[in-house]
Amino acid sequence: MKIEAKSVTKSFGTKHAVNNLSFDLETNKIYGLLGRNGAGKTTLMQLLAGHTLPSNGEILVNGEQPFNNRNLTKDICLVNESNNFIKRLRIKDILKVASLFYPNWSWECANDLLHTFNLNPKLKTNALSKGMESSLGIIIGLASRAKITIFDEPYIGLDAAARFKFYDVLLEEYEKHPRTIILSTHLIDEVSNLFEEVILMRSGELLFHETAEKLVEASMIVSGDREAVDRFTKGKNVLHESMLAGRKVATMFGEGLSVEEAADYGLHAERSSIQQLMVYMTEETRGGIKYA
Ligand SMILES: Nc1ncnc2c1ncn2[C@@H]1O[C@H](COP(=O)(O)OP(=O)(O)OP(=O)(O)O)[C@@H](O)[C@H]1O
Repeated sequence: MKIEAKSVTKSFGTKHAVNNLSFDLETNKIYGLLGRNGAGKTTLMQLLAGHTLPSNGEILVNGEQPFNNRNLTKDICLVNESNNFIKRLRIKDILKVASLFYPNWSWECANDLLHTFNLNPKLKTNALSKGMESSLGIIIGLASRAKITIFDEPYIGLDAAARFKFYDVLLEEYEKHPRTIILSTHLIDEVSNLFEEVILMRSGELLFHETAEKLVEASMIVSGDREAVDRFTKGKNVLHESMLAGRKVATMFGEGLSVEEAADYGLHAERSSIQQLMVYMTEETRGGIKYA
């Protein structure tokens, strides 16, 4: 199911939570949706899932608007950070309701994951810890086998072991049953190897949409003698500079940054992580710089 965002704006009063966003998402890829707190990620995911209408512009899924469109929403599953499950229902009842909503629902997947996350289906939702609620949300998202599955920071309260279980089962499910997965997370280093493409937002705007590979290849961290670093970085797009143990460290982003060329200046050079890039690119002091 192809997703198109065409000049989409979502405003709350005078606040543009999402501001004039345009992009296309292809079918069956894993997208990382990144940005700092308040960047507009949740608002965008709610728009994509058809939970709200844009104030301007349009979201199209397979050429149709998802809002109030059951024909599409049966194939779009959004798992929120705060799941707000109906209280006093048992886990098995919540899963039953979800299974009725999503036509591709897999009970085999749901039951396997109950076991993986050690959840007793007889437990009532008001007895669940935050981590157990997150596990239940993850089970619904994966067992829905919805063609578009969106996870909005789905790991709140999950310990590291459970989060890594989630990443493993997500990848396993994706390989067995390819679908479009959009994952919003602040724990970028933990999951960035899953992303095929990255969408980075800042203050409601799209900073860039790029393959994870290209993004990393366009980055470079050089370190060494201060003067050599300054000579090498002159005229290049420097995102961040610091001094560490008497050596200068500079992070850059742009076309044609060559490790070999940096070595000719006597510098140590390596690619940056997506998390580091996200942090530097979304710094408020970077004004209106666009990387797209
Ligand atoms: N219902 C609402 N009413 C008013 N303002 C809202 C509403 N929903 C979101 N906003 C504002 O829109 C902006 C974007 O919020 P959003 O929740 O989409 O960001 P986010 O990137 O998901 O943030 P976080 O990473 O902290 O979850 C924020 O400034 C937020 O205060």
